[in-house]
Amino acid sequence: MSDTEMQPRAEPLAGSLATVGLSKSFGGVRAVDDATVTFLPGKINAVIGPNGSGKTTYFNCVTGMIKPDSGSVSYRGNDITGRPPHRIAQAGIGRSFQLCRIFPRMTVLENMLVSVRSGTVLGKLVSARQRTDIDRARELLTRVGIDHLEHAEARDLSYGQQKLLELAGVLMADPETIMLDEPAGGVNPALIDRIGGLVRTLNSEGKTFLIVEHNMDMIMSLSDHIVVFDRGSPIAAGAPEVVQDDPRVLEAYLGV
Ligand SMILES: Nc1ncnc2c1ncn2[C@@H]1O[C@H](COP(=O)(O)OP(=O)(O)OP(=O)(O)O)[C@@H](O)[C@H]1O
Repeated sequence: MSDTEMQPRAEPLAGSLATVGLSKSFGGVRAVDDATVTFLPGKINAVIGPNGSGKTTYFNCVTGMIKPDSGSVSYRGNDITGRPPHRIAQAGIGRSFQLCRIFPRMTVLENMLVSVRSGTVLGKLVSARQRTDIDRARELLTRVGIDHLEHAEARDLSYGQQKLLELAGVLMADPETIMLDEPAGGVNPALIDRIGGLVRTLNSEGKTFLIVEHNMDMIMSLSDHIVVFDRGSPIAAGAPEVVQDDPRVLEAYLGV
């Protein structure tokens, strides 16, 4: 991508998720530093960068897990800066976590049902036992390929299967934008392929993706648009073939 494309856009693309000047420090560490980024709606967007470059903190600021110190987040033309996570979810943005967030002693199906309700876990379980939710949960478990495990406790699943469960849980709310934090991390190659295939299919059905990932094979083959972070700031963005030849990106990764 050219330097001009890195300039703040006066008006983010219609329907896109965008941040302007987003910053977040922890003590003296500027984890996210003046991040102005526009993601492409309807596309598979990736956020990459060396360890500690601020990708997860950026995700957390966008999804309301952390309040940014300054800057703004907008989605479909609305300012969603600092909204709590459930409001961000209501706006149509779903997310998964670097370390899976599931309830290990609940069954796979119960995990699916609690993912669609707010309130206490018990309240969620009681209110979620509706036929429509159960049908939808089973349909999504089939879709991600773990329907045969619906009665297993989540803790008995492999890590890759837990990631698939988490993704299926995110899909319960039918978000139009899905943010995945390291979907391939710690997952075996066969399940990485399955996750990649699911992302592709869901994208072809209209879902927008933002994916933080270290697996370069996956990112380069899957993404339409890549944003590269270094020391909290976006340093390059563009199509995979453009980004991978960008000297700033090589420098960030290799420290040359
Ligand atoms: N809660 C926190 N308290 C203090 N420092 C933090 C906190 N969260 C993140 N940091 C620091 O902020 C910087 C960015 O971390 P972050 O986890 O966002 O990077 P990352 O790019 O997601 O890293 P990785 O690829 O290793 O997951 C790091 O220096 C990290 O140590």
